[in-house]
Amino acid sequence: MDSLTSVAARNQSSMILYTTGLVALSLSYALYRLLALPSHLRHLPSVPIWPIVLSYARQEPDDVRIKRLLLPYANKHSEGVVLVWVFGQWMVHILDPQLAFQVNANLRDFPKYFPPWDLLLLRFTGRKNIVTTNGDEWRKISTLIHDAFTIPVPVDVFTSLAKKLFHVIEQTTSTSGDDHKVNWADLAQRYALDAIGYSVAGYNIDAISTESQLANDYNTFMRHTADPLYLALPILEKIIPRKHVFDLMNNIKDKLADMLLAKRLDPGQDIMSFMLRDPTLTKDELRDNISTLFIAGHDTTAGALSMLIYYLAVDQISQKSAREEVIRVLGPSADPSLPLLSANALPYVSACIKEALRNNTPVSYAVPRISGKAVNLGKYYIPSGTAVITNIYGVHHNESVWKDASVFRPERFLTGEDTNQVKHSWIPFNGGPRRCPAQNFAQYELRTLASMLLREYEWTLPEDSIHANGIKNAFSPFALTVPHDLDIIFRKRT
Ligand code: HEM
Repeated sequence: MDSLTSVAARNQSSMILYTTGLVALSLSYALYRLLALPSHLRHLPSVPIWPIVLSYARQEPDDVRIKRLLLPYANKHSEGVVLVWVFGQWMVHILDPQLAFQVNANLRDFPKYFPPWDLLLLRFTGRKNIVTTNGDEWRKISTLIHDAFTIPVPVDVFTSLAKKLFHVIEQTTSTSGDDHKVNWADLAQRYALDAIGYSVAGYNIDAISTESQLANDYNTFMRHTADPLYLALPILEKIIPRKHVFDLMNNIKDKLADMLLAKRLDPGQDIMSFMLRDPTLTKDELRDNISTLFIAGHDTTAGALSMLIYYLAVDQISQKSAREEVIRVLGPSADPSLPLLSANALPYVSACIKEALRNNTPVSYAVPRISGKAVNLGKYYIPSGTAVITNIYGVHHNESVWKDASVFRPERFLTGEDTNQVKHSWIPFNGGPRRCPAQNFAQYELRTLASMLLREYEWTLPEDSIHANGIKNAFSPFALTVPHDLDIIFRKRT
């Protein structure tokens, strides 16, 4: 009997050992599959994987990872293309402007490539929107949205929002004398959201002056879209659905649907009214594109506004030159008009904006493309089915194109010192047919607010700022390079 028990015990422990071994083997294989460089990509220069994995694990922002790991590797091996492990997948990153142009211009061989549709952000924007579609479906929407952005830029809206913003600055308790220390990153977010509300939907979100419910819901929802667990395992949205987050998302979508209905009854001079004129656009296309315009235009513009004001706070000489130009062109107090806010009318302010958009470009990477067939990219053979990314931050910091790439120097855009020799090297809005349709609109928005601020205030960075030794961007899983906790001290000009 005893010997029978001991045989059973022995069998049981070998079974446990066997199962454990099998699980360990399967896990190792899964890990190997996740991390191993696929054989068909081994000919491409690949950035060592472990520092990249650690960088993601430590939630390093894109700019730090690109400067610390990608650019030094690419420079050392003189490569304009490097293979990088990104969230479980190897992707070709392009750092050379000409090669980036080749990909961006060629929609047939490089259509857009998308991550799992379970991702919360993609559930919000739906599948019928300009960013995620390809082919004829994209062409129809893109033509319409590009046309919509030909309506005159609403400079009067930007101006009145700027005045609301001044009011908020002045309401902020003075730190000393006439100084007002403001959470500029937050205020820039609010400004950008109100500007989108008016220009896309003719709707007053009122995020600048109030604790708007819609703005709060939207910001809370956006935070949930970046939950690392659900980003790593999007399937969890199905297994453990986050009901409160879905309710939030549906509230926002209902609000957007209400805006659409209101615009149908009473059209205005906004993008939504423009799109509603097209009878071929389906309900889904309308809804998905309106949510997409909010997402695409909000954090990007807010990031650009944050950076512009930051660089001018740090570089007082540029701030002074920009102010002198604004006062000379716009006069001391009259509301600015569209012609006076053009890039030609304000060359120095425009150069500051271009330089801010280059140095801390709000979108660090373009949306990935996928090679539809095997192609040659410069000297590199790219097999069919390879994910390819234009690394916008990398192109903007490529020292073979930009001298002293990390230095903020607006003059480089005025003297043509190092930009007119390499075409397509300034790409904050990316290039080719899928470039940002709002690039003109966004730059007018930046010029309007910057000009109004320059006339009204002088500003500095607080001595104890976390950005005192260089900008600190927040980690973003959605390729955004946007600073956090950016306080600015504004002092009203006399
Ligand atoms: C400074 C502000 C902005 C920056 C830096 C910016 C940057 C970009 C970039 C880099 C792309 C290309 C992405 C890619 O190729 O994968 C893009 C596309 C796009 N942007 Fe912007 N953007 C800004 C403002 C806006 C605004 C205000 C809107 C709308 C209100 C907008 C709407 C779009 C749309 C709809 C696309 C998709 C185009 C397509 O796929 O065909 N953007 N943007």
